[in-house]
Amino acid sequence: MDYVLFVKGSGPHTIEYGHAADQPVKEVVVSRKCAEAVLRGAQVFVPGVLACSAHIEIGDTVAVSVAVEQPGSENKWSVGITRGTVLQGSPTDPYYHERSGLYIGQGITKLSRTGLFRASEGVAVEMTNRVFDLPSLHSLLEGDIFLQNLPSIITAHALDPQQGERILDMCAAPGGKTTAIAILMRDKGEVIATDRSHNKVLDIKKLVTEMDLHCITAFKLDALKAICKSNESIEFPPGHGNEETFSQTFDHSDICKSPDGNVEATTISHSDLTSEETAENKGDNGGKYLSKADIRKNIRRLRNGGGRNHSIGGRVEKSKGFSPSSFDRVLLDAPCSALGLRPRLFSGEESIESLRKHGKYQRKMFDQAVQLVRPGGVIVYSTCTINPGENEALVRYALDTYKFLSLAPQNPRIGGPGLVGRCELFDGEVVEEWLRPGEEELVQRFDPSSLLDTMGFFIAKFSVGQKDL
Ligand SMILES: C[S@@+](CC[C@H](N)C(=O)[O-])C[C@H]1O[C@@H](n2cnc3c(N)ncnc32)[C@H](O)[C@@H]1O
Repeated sequence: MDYVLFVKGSGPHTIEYGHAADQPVKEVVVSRKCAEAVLRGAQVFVPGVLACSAHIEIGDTVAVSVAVEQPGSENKWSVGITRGTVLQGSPTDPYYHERSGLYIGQGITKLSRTGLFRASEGVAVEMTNRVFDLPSLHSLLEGDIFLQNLPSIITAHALDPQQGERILDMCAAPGGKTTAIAILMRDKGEVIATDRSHNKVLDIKKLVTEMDLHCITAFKLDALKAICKSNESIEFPPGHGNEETFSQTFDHSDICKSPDGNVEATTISHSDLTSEETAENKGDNGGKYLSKADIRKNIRRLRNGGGRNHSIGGRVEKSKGFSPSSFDRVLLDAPCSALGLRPRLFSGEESIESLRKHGKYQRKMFDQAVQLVRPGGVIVYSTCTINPGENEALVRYALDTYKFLSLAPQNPRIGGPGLVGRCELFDGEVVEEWLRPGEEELVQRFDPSSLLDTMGFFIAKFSVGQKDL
């Protein structure tokens, strides 16, 4: 099996914006969430409609646009329209609202303007044309194909995993890059996929099963505590990975085990119980013995409700971390401000302070990656943000802190150069340093406004020298 690769607008987060050619005059503006669904093949449903032109009748051909956040008062961003706003009256009309959404397609209205804002559900606009028709593949061919953004595929290739190697994917869920890595290794070797979230580890496991890959093991692990502190070893169950073929590469003795056994359903312990929860667990159960697992299950139900947690179910192995220098290659696809995801680009949810916090968090994770990779190994660092504080500034930190690291060329290289220079405030204070001349061509910065037309993304690849330098 191989990937079906959608270069444009692929993945659950991205949509392609269209241009204003041949748009009908009457317009319906929808929320971002609604627009994403529409571009995946859905109709416009009533709750997704934010605004529309005056005098819309049933059967009108309308342009459908997505509301775009604009800078508003007090440095806040907002879509600037409230549900029910009238668009495109005459410019002298006090309610005249300049078209400010991005065109995503057109369709036929199924309700009049009054109906659109009075009804609570139903189809508002039946789409006849979308600027980008992404085939609706959800629930179709499940397990046979997996959509990936182009930069994500490039990241897996940049890591250049080799058959028989031992790879760590530190922030792996839902497993897109993990599985791409395993496929590049022809499922031979060992890929360890970790994520902090129990449910997300289940997502990885589900994907791995669907893709019938055998060299991947998924663990719940906080990437900030990824170094093993004890010498306890774990026995792997038979059939795990490809030990038979590649046992000469590494044994598994460097994986630490939870003190109470190797299977953890959640991180919640008895001491986490509120008095209410404790009462429920001690309560009338018809004399039935409640095992620790039952208690945990109850707590989960109380905390999360009968949602996703329950529909998926399953056991997640919790790792205590790994020995230093125990991986050939480490991928750190770091949690980030996600300012490269369209249409989130300018969602206004981030502040200067929160962007700085992301940078600090990523540096701490990178410190762990440096310890885990062996001398002569490779680290790939990637984010889906365009914020240089989380990209070029991380590279600067890495190269200045760890003299044994050097930037390595990436193949393929289709992204643009990184940013050289520094971020300086008006008073001359240097906030962060970016790349130095000569380094920019060694990283890949995907600019969502460039002709390549991908999501915003950043990839840096480091070669690891002798650590005692
Ligand atoms: C950018 S996403 C990873 C996407 C994934 N690599 C893929 O290609 O499918 C970042 C992930 O980091 C995880 N994460 C955040 N903080 C973490 C931590 N301290 N330790 C481990 N994982 C963490 C999140 O749960 C999230 O799944």
